[in-house]
Amino acid sequence: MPHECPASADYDFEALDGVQNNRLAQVYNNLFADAFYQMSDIDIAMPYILSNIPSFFVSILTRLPLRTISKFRNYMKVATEVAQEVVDKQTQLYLHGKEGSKDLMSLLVHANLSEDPKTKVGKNEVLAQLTYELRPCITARPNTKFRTFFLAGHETTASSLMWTLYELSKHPEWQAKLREEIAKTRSQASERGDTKLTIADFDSMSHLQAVMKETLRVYPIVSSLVRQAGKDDCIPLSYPVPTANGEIISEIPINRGERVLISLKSIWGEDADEWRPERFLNGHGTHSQVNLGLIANLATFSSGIRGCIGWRFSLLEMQAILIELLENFEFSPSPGNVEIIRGSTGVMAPMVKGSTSGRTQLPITLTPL
Ligand code: HEM
Repeated sequence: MPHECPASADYDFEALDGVQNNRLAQVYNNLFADAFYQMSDIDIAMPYILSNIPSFFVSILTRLPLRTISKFRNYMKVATEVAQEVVDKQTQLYLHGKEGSKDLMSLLVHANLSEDPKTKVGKNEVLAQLTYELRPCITARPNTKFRTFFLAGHETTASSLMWTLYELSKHPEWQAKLREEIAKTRSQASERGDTKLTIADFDSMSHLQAVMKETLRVYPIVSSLVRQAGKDDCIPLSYPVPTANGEIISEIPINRGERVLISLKSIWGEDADEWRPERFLNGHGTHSQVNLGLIANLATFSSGIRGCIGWRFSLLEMQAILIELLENFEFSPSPGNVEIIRGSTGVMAPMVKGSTSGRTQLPITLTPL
C-alpha cells in the first residue's frame, strides 16, 4: 500500500512508519476528531461569532486557546512549512531543467513559474491549495473557498476508503466478486499488451463502481451542507408537511441572508440504511445507474457550481487503492465484540463504540492472500 502521496504532492507522509517520524503526520494525526468530536459549547458557538464580526476581532479571537482553533492553528503552521519545502523542491528541479514529478503540486509550481499571465498562479495561491485557510475552516461562513489538497483531498477520501473496507470485511461474497472482476480486467489489459490498468478499465468495473457508490451513499462523509439565500425565496417541498401549529405547508419561505442546512439523506426506500451494492446493478430499483459523479443520484459530492472539484480524482484514487488491497489481502471483522459507529468529527469517520480515546479507528482483520 502506498504511504506517500505521489499523485498530489510527491511528499512522503511516512504514515506506515508511525506518526512520530514525520512532523506533518504528527499534527495531522486524528486532527478532525481532536478538533471536532464532542465539542464544547464555546467551540460550537465560535464559528457563528467569527462569521459575524469584523476581521480585526477575528484575528484577536482566533488567538484564544480554544480546542478547535488551537488544533487547526497548529496544523496550519506545520502544513505551511511543509508546503513551502515541497514548492521549493519542485521549483529547484524545474529551474535546473529537470522535469520533476507529474503530481498535482508540481503542475501548480510550474504554473507559478509561468511567464504567461494567463496561466500564472500566484505563490500564495499555490501554498493555499496545498494547505488550508484557517478562517473558513473554523467559521461557518458559507461559500468561502475551501482550498486544499491535504484536508479536502485526504480526509474525505481516506474516510470513504475506511467505510468501504469496513463493509467489505462484513461481506466476503462482495470481496470474491471484486477479485474476480479485477482478475478479468487485468487479463483483458494484458491481452491488449498493457501492463497497467487504464482509466477506461477502472470505469468498466461495474461491481467495484457499485461498491464504491453504495458506500458513498450509506456513508456520506460530508453529511450536511450549508447554503445562504442570496434573495428572498420559497423552497418548494416534495410533499406537504404539517408545521408545529398544525398548518399544512407545501413550501418554506426564506429571507435573503438566512442559512439553510441541507441534509444529504436521500430517499432510498425501506432498505435505505442497508449496504446493498446490487441496487445499482442489473436495473434493480429506481436509482439503478452505476455511474458515479456529481450528478449520479447521490449528493455525496454535492452538485452545481460548488460541487466537489476533486470527485473524479478521489474516485480513481480509491479505486486504485482498493484494487491493490483486494488483490493482496482478505478482510474480515475484528475479533471480539467491537461495534463501529459513525463519529461526528467534521467528516463522518469510523470510531469504536464505548471507546473513550476520542480517536478515529477501524479495527478489522487483514489476512495476506
Ligand atoms: C470521497 C471523497 C470526497 C467527498 C465525499 C467530497 C465531498 C465534497 C463536498 C460535499 C463538497 C461541497 C461542499 C459544499 O458545497 O459546501 C466538496 C467540495 C470540495 N472538494 Fe471535495 N470531496 C471528496 C474528495 C475531494 C478531493 C480528493 C479533493 C481535492 C483533491 C477535493 C476538493 C474539494 C474542493 C476544493 C471543494 C470546494 C469546491 C468549491 O467550493 O468550489 N474533494 N467536496
